This record gives sequence, structure tokens and C-alpha cells, in this order.
Amino acid sequence: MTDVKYCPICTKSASLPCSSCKNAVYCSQEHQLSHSPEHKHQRSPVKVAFSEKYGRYLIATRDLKAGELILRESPFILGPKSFTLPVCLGCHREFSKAYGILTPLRCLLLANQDKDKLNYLQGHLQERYNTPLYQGYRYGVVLVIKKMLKLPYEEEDILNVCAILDTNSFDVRGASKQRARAIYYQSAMMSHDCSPNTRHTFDPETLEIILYTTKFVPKGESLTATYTQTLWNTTRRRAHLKVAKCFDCSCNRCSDPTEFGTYAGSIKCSECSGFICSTNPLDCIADWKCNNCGEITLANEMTWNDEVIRSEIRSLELTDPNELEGFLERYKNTLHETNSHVIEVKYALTQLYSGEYGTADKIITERLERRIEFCRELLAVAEKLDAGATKWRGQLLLNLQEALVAWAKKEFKQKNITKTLLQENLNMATEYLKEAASILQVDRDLCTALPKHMKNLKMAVKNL
Ligand SMILES: C[S@@+](CC[C@H](N)C(=O)[O-])C[C@H]1O[C@@H](n2cnc3c(N)ncnc32)[C@H](O)[C@@H]1O
Repeated sequence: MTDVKYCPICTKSASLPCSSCKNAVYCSQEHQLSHSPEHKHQRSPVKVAFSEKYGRYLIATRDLKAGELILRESPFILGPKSFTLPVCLGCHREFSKAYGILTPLRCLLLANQDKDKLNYLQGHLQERYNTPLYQGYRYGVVLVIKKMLKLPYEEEDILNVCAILDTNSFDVRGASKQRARAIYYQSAMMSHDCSPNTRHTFDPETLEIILYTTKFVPKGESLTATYTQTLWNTTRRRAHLKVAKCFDCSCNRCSDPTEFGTYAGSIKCSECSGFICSTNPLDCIADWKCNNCGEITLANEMTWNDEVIRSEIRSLELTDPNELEGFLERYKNTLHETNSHVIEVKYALTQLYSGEYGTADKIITERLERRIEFCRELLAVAEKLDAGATKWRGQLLLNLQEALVAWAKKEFKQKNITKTLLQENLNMATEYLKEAASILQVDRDLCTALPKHMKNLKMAVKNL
């Protein structure tokens, strides 16, 4: 049966086909001509064909010139790829800036009771309002929520949840090292101390925070966390706390010009053998003074010196021991041996000078001895600044025992030490390892290395 075709202009039956597509038919040339502008638009230069070999496939319906537009089509279904960076679920553009809105948005969307609870947390919005970070939030968060998502929140409310998040969030790391931020309501209540008495880990699956004391905390004493880096010097910690958490720290460590005798922020006096310390560490513009000859240095000169050294460290190739040793050599007559920059570099070296037991013999004795020396020095610093069952002490003890075992085995093999000395070193290493294990067993990322260390140490003792 032949289909009856109709003219699209007058709907009468038609038999004059379009010479181009052969699909449309007209009753007359006159109607074909009048339909031409519309039909030209409808006509596709491609159509679907079928063959046994290819199944359906696409063919050109006419000659196509180079550069001719042949298809423009809306998506039938649309979504992100299976493996993707965070993308906008609307436009699929990378979302690095706008992704930052999600946590504030979750705060804004909290049910009333929880919203009240959230708003009860300190945020310091007034102090933060005109800072560069909050100018950035006006674009990165407020604009996206109000203009892109068209949600009915006021700028002030949006910035307020940003401020509450900035003041109270923990930096969370999960099982696959994913990073997130979270407020843990009770833990957020901990005040800050530059030598805190707690530390925390996260359950990598549930992302629950798990809080531990690091030292004895008598009844009635506050439980404290650090909101900054324990190994930074006072000037740097206080500046960071002021900007990030909007308060001036006046803890015991900040109040002590020598930072519990570590001189973490001091430089050597150019006039004598003394050290230059702040005359009032709680006042960032107070003069600094040599603790031996009394020579005065201005606060901004000290800050500038510190910044120069920090930028020098930033420019070092941190995987190259020679560069780090070069830094220590250059500054040995300028900085205290436990100045914060020296601590940072020595700690980096304790990591670099590591070695597997199996390859210990290949490690140069000098480097092993250096590792032992630095671990011991840093453990003495940890006693003052980060005492007790802290992660840093755990890591240092682990490093120290590893270096001791490797060094003693190597020296004994080369007949440089007696069996008694070997045994003494292994006994010492066993004590360090026991303490490291008791500290690090709660850190999922670090405790996985413990059984290997224990097995190797046991083997070394057994082979005596
Ligand atoms: C994570 S919140 C702690 C809970 C907060 N105190 C509250 O009531 O919501 C951090 C804020 O507490 C205050 N804070 C914490 N430790 C402090 C300290 N050592 N000195 C002064 N203020 C501190 C500061 O206002 C800081 O921005």
C-alpha cells in the first residue's frame, strides 16, 4: 500500500517531492517555494541508516561542505561521568570554588533546633567582615547561593555560618585520605593552648572524631587542643590564631619569651653569645632584647628576619638532604639549635634519613648517626613543647628505634661495636618502640607500620 502524502501548506494530497530530502511532498511548485524557508530549517543533513554489519549508523542526506554545521542537539539525559572531579551538577564545569558553598549550605539548611545550636557557637563575624577572606566569600559563597542557586538567604546569615565554620571546624581526613571539614559540637568547645593536653584522630570510615588526652589532666583543668601548629614560634602562632580564630593567645608558652627554654623564636645576638628574645611576647610590636648584653632589636626587624628564613626554607628541595644540611650549616651561628626553623629542618632530615631494615647495611653510618642525634634532640624539644603521648613524640620514638637498630646491626657486622653494645642498643630500641606503639596504636595511618618494626626488632634480638 502506498502512503498518501499531503502538502504541508494546504493539506491537500500531494505528489511533488522535495528534490533535496525526498520526504516532503507538495501539491504545487508554488507551495513548495512558500514552504522552503521553514523546510530548509527542518531538513537534516544527516539521517540514520541501518545495515547488518553496523546496525544503525549515521549518513549524510546531502553533500556537506567543509565547515558546515550538521547537528545541534539537546541532551536526552545528562549527568556527571563515573569518575570525575567535583563538578556543578547543573553545568558540569569544575566546581572548585563553588564546592566551597556546600558546607555553609548544609549549615543554612539545618532544621531550626540545630540551627539555633549552630548559631550558639562563636563566629567572630564582626572581626572577619572586611577581611580579604570574607571579601572572597562574598563571591565564592554568597553570590553562588543567592544568584546561582537563587536561595533566599541574607548575605549576613551566609557569612555568619562561614564564620562559625572557620572558628569551629576540624580538618578531617578519612580512610582514602579524603579531606573535609566538620564541626564536632562538644570537641569544638575545647579552648586552644599552644602546648595542648589533648590530641585527636578520626575514624576513617565514620569520620567520628576520637579525642585523647596527651598528659595527666587534673580535675577541674581545661582540656585544650591546638588550633595552630605546635612547632611554629610564638610570633607565627599568635599571628595565625589572630587571623584564623580571632583571638590573642596568652597561654603560658606564648607568655614565656624563651618558649619553655627552647628559644623557638630567637636568633643569636650579633654582639655577644646571647639570644634575642621578645621583651613582651604578648605584644607583637614590643622590642626584642639580647638576654646577655641587652642589645635591642625592633619587632619588625625580627619579623622580617623570620620571613626571610621561612622563604628560604620554602625554596629548599625538601627531598634533598644536602640542601637541608646546607641550611643547618648556614644558620648554625645565627639561630638557636632549637629555633623553630631549625626544628623543622632537622625533623625533615629524620624522615629523609630513614631506611628499611633489609637495606640498612647500605645506609651510610654518618646519616644513621645524624638521624639518631636529631631524634634525640627533637625528643628533648618535644618534652618541653609537645610532651606526653603526642603524635610527634610517637613518630620520633619510632624513627629513633629504627635508626638505632639499623646503626647497631651495621656497626656490629663491621666489627665496630661489641655484642654487648649491640644488645644494649637493641634493648634501648625495644623500650622506644614499646612507647611509640602505645602512643601510635590509635593512629590508623601510623599504626600499620608497627607490626613490621616489632617483627624486625624481635628478629634482631633473636639473632644475637
Ligand atoms: C572552637 S571555638 C571554642 C568554643 C567557643 N569558646 C564557644 O563558646 O563557642 C574557638 C573560639 O573560642 C575562643 N578561644 C578558644 N581558645 C582561646 C584562648 N586560648 N584564648 C582566647 N580565646 C579562646 C576564641 O574566641 C575562639 O575563636
